Amino acid sequence: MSYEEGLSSTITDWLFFNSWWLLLPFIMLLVVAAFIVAFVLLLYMISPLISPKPLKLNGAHVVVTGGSSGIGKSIAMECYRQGAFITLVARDEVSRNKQNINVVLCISVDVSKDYGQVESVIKQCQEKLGPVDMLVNCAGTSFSGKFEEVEVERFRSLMEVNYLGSVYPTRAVITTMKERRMGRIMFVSSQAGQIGLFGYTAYSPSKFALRGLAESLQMEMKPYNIYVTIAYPPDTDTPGLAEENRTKPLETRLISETSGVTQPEQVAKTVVKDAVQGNFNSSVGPDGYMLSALTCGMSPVTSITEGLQQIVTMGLFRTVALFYLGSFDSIVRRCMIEREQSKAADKRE
Ligand SMILES: NC(=O)C1=CN([C@@H]2O[C@H](COP(=O)(O)OP(=O)(O)OC[C@H]3O[C@@H](n4cnc5c(N)ncnc54)[C@H](OP(=O)(O)O)[C@@H]3O)[C@@H](O)[C@H]2O)C=CC1
Ligand SMILES: CCCCCCCCCCCCCCCC(=O)[C@@H](N)CO
Repeated sequence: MSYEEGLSSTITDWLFFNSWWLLLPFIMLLVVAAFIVAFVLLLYMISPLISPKPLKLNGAHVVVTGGSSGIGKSIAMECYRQGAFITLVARDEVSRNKQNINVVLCISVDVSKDYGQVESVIKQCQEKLGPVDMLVNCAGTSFSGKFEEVEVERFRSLMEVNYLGSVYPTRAVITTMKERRMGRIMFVSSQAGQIGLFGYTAYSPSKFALRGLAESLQMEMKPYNIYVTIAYPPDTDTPGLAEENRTKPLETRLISETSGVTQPEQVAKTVVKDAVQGNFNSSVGPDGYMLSALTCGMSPVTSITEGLQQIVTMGLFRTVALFYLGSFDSIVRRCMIEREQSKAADKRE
């Protein structure tokens, strides 16, 4: 043994017999890291058990309420493109030529008034096209205005159309879906169903209500292999939005500009994909993504990735949100001051 060899083995012996504990923190760190890696791997291994099997749209029967205009129409077209048979539901008679979409069945009914009527039209369409594989609750309407300026009747009518108008069709299809142990239900809420904003005192609650319905229903329906999706679109370029803009207060307009206006085809693509995959949450755009992670609360999780992303990003997004909230408050205050100043100026004249 040379002198150098002898020296290095002496050092190793010394480390091993006397100071091996110096390595203890590193060993512990390694063990913890290994555990974390193993845990995440395990989660990914069991993820197929959590994620539902995708629905095949080809040949499926899809009912779209509010399918004659805007987002509903785009959803119907997207499902049709993927090979589904479509039943369109709206109040006004839907003229096939006007709707450049080859729907198989058009039904004219008010989804929010009489449950008996809704049940009977669903029965009719099931007799013609077979059991409903996917129901899209998109019939709805919006209204914006200052709380004290909104007619009292409006609070009731929005709740009726947006909330009950989603309960009734769902109630009418659910028994058959449970028997068949399959199905998809989509509710179209709104970003205004995740946050309450100036001008939406009548609209937001009707969209928040859908979340309570969706969460409760999902818990009941999961063992029956029925998956619920709740979609939260941003402002979308539709006849409905144009109508809403006629009464929109300046504050609401300025705040909503944060997440811009999306095209209905884009919204349709995203939400249909999520519903097919059985994702509970469906959001559109980067703001939509942040809002959903931030407001996930106790809503069901449909993939491990989604859960991990929520855990990691929540604190960060809350920080971002505080800045948004601050800017919204300052918009509201600025508008109030400007209004008062112009009122005072009018008086002086
Ligand atoms: N556009 C937007 O910015 C956003 C919209 N949303 C939501 O998406 C949904 C669709 O909005 P959008 O496309 O803009 O709306 P549109 O006004 O363009 O279309 C609404 C559709 O719903 C139908 N409808 C309305 N009331 C009833 C009823 N009582 N019974 C049956 N059908 C009804 C309408 O047909 P008919 O009048 O013939 O009954 C029409 O087909 C709404 O729930 C809305 O709240 C969510 C986020 C953003
Ligand atoms: C991390 C936090 C991010 C926060 C982002 C906040 C963005 C707020 C924008 C809200 C827009 C409201 C759209 C309502 C659309 C609607 O339902 C009506 N137009 C229906 O016609």
